[in-house]
Amino acid sequence: MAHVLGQNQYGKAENRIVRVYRDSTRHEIKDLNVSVALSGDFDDVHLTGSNANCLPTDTTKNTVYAFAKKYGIDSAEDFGITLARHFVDSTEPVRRARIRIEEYAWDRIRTPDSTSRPTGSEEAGHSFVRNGQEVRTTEVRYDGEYVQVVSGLKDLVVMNSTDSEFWGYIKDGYTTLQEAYDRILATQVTARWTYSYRGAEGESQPDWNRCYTQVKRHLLEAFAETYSYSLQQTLHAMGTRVLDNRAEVDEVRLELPNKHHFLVDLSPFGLKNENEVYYAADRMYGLIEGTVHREGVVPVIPAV
Ligand SMILES: O=c1[nH]c(=O)c2[nH]c(=O)[nH]c2[nH]1
Repeated sequence: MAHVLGQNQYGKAENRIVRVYRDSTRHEIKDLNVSVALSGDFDDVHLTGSNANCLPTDTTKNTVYAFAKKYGIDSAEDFGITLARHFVDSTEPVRRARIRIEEYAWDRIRTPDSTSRPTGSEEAGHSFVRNGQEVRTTEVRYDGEYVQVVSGLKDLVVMNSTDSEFWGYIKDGYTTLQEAYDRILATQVTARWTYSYRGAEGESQPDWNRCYTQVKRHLLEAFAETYSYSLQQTLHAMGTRVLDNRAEVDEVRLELPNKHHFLVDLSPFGLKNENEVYYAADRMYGLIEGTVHREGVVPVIPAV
């Protein structure tokens, strides 16, 4: 029986890169993890052993570092687009590029020591503390014609200590869950969203950094302001809030693990637990996933 070479792609994964801007005593830094995947005319590489069409993964790694110096990193999205276009437009057998980037945020350390900070500032010019709140993500795809950008965030942990209920669900012979009229709702948000931007000639790019900050803000505000009867309902409210406020976004995909908090039985100690003492379970967890998109838009973010 004949076998067929199916979808394939290759490139250097997880290029860790820190770019320092030293133009003044107030340094700026970008901290990225960049993964390159190329696909195209690579049948011979797999089938015949000829590497004539193979751009080495080592070269893709070098390109990432060289471009960080040459073009700088204004945003992960912008950097990803520049790289994707380069690989496809300048190397014949490469037909498509996918650039995945994770970005780690750093805050400035505030210090009373005036020697380490620019005049008139309370923040250190060159000292940073890693901001552990969330990881920013982006995935850029380019096929020689169109650019597609899916940006996002992960590991954003949030909690409402009230304004959450869960009751009225199906009860069968296996149901033991007690209905809850005042519970903790906590989750670790993974969000991805698409931009209508396609990279056409003359099309202006969204302000990637501002859009990121605003999407994060709307996700958080919707989580905080929604009186929730299920995490599913909260998911819908979060996605809707983003679409209502960011015209450049077409689709929002959310993965929300329900970080269960169970009331501890304090009655053996003669104490009444009035929704005050919980056991925070880290697993198992309910996993609530869903996409909210504009009417007429075909969603492209895969459920993984
Ligand atoms: O918000 C929730 N959605 C569910 O589908 C569910 N299922 C469950 O056991 N607890 C919860 N909570």
